[in-house]
Amino acid sequence: MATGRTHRPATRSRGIPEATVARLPLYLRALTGLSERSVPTVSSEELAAAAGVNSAKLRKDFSYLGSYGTRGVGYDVEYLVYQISRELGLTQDWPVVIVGIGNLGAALANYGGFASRGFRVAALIDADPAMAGKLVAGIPVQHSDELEKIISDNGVSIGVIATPAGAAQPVCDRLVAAGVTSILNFAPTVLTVPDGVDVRKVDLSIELQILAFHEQRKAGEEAAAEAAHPAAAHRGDSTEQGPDGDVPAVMPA
Ligand SMILES: NC(=O)c1ccc[n+]([C@@H]2O[C@H](COP(=O)([O-])OP(=O)(O)OC[C@H]3O[C@@H](n4cnc5c(N)ncnc54)[C@H](O)[C@@H]3O)[C@@H](O)[C@H]2O)c1
Repeated sequence: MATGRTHRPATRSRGIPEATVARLPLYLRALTGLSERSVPTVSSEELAAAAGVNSAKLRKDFSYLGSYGTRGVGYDVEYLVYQISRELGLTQDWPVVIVGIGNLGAALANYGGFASRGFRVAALIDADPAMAGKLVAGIPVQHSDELEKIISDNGVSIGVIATPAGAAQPVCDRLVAAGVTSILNFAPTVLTVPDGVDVRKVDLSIELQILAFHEQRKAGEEAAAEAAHPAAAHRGDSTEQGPDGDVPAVMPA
């Protein structure tokens, strides 16, 4: 799912552009699928198609990793999985706390995909005293009074906010003061954070609004084609092209 911007300069200290960093998880997801099917090597074209990225862009991205593949053979799938995982910091375990254990927080806690990618849900935190001690995904919910202690005890640097919008900034401030330096925000509000703290925002309603825009445009194009060539439009003879593989249908926020 697409997310909002990370509050970071355009390039990272090791010289990998932020846009490349944003594509690495797409490559990793495609490569993991190949690895699970025991595919040993993959060409840049095949991998680019599987990741939904232009192949020239993929080769450029991989050059930042020092990975150039072998002519006629392609890229070694397992090695590339390792290289990208290492670059993304996924070869180590990241304890994560989720704050706000309502519908969304509980769904996130139950999502098995975090642990398999190196993100261990270390604690669940909620402000509702009635929630304290309840087990969600086998983890006891702890009261938000304990937030600072939980962060410190678990060495947490990544926090997920799934509270109502009004609570998100105060929760964010407490997480940051306690030592959290990366935040994934699901609440529909813009968070203010100090330098050195990364925020990624996930908003499914924004994604749907962008799809609605494309739907509306497609409907407008069909209506225009119909008006210009009524018979051709009915036969499906339109020469209109689909979106180029290089242009994402859903643009990052
Ligand atoms: N990003 C998305 O795509 C997306 C999708 C669905 C929901 N949301 C947002 O996620 C948030 C949660 O949605 P939900 O449906 O789970 O709501 P919910 O009401 O079911 O759950 C919110 C939880 O946050 C807790 N909470 C409130 N204030 C808190 C605080 N200061 N500290 C800790 N916990 C606190 C509440 O006790 C409650 O358990 C909302 O902001 C909603 O708009 C975002």
